[in-house]
Amino acid sequence: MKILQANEQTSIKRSVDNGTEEQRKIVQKIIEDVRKGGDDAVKSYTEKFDGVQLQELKVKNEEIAEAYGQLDDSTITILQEAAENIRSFHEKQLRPSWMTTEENGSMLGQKVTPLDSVGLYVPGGKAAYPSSVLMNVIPAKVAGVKRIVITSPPDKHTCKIPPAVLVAADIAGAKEIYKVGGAQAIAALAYGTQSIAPVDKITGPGNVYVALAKREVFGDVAIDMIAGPSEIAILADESAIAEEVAADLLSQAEHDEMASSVLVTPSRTVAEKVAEEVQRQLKTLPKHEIASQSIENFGAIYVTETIEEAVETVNNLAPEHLEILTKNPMSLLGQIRHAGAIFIGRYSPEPVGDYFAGPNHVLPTNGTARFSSPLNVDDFQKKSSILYYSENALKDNGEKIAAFARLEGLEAHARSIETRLK
Ligand SMILES: NC(=O)c1ccc[n+]([C@@H]2O[C@H](COP(=O)([O-])OP(=O)(O)OC[C@H]3O[C@@H](n4cnc5c(N)ncnc54)[C@H](O)[C@@H]3O)[C@@H](O)[C@H]2O)c1
Ligand SMILES: N[C@H](CO)Cc1c[nH]c[nH+]1
Ligand SMILES: [Zn+2]
Repeated sequence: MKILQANEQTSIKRSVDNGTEEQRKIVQKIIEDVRKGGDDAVKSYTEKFDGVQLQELKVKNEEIAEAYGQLDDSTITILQEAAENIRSFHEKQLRPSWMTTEENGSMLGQKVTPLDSVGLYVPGGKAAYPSSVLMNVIPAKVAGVKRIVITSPPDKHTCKIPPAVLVAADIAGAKEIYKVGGAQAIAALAYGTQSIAPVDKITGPGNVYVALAKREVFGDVAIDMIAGPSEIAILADESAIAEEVAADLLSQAEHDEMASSVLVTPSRTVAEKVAEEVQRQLKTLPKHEIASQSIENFGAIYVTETIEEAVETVNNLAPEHLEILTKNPMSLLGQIRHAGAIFIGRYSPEPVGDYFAGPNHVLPTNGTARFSSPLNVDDFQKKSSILYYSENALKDNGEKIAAFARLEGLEAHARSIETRLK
């Protein structure tokens, strides 16, 4: 792993989210074909990219029942316990509608309404992600969304969605599932096909084709965010244990060749020990080709002069995940301004959040934690403002409103008020 001196330009930005010109063209063509050809186009792209010939896109109830039979009881229990933790965390995010009554009798408020329908993309190319099913479906359920649709690519050997994904969907409460992945899934969710009715919003992470397709359909439907390859930054001082730091860096590196794993530390000794440990542990990982590529291209150890400079470097990075492995990690929390999720102390390694603790693992990447939040219940609801003016309220304020309208040269606006003041 490269050991570098941190500076003000230190960042994780990769060009992945925009893709290449060629990838953009491929995605535009897929979307156009799905809009024109519906199910036939979706099936033909599934054959081309996933190597699976589908008769029907929708997963049958019997396939879900069969999936339960393919998992052992302890796995099902783990999925149920994780689901409970995620539900309980997201229920705390719920915000009620509200209304205030003013002295002049007017009433103002905000009505919270769940979206009618959402489509959740569950990645399935390199690995199946039952955890992402829970992380997408549960906040939508908690928000009150009635129609929750899942799309995920079929496995090329079984021609099915992996059993753990189907069971996680069932535990989380999603029944409408389609064996479709990539840009063709996003197009089907946005514009509909004979089998898949369109949805109002698409959420969920995916590879560059999924990300580009979400960008393309944005505007016709809402999207959550463009979640890119995983990232971890670790802020460590001399108290950190190199073996643990290296293990945590590699935990995200194994996701993707473009995943980014970064250590920021004022201790050169820790930097050198971690660099050695990463090389040692790398060789023992089953997905070591993916991990080595991501460590080589997007991994780095930044050495700073002080812990304060290390904190500032982390804020510049605005990482998806931040682990604080210092003597007194809680004391640094207040100084962290930009990070998708913050993991405090050596007993909270990042996978605690990926799978189990409750907070969402769909997080802003590529520096967007500067202005974006983790996927949450608000992503599945919308708000309407409520305005009720009594006769007295309009009489008291009507002249001011009409004057304001004329300030903008909008005479019809002013008259709409004044016609009620006579
Ligand atoms: N941020 C998060 O919360 C989070 C969570 C889980 C996964 N991820 C990320 O999601 C990504 C998952 O990617 P993946 O590839 O494993 O699964 P994926 O499901 O996103 O992509 C697979 C699909 O890509 C399409 N595809 C593949 N090659 C193509 C090509 N040449 N042209 C057009 N389409 C093509 C196929 O249709 C295939 O079904 C990883 O980058 C991972 O890090 C992020
Ligand atoms: N760390 C990923 C988000 O960057 C989420 C995930 C799913 N499974 C394991 N990890
Ligand atoms: Zn992960």
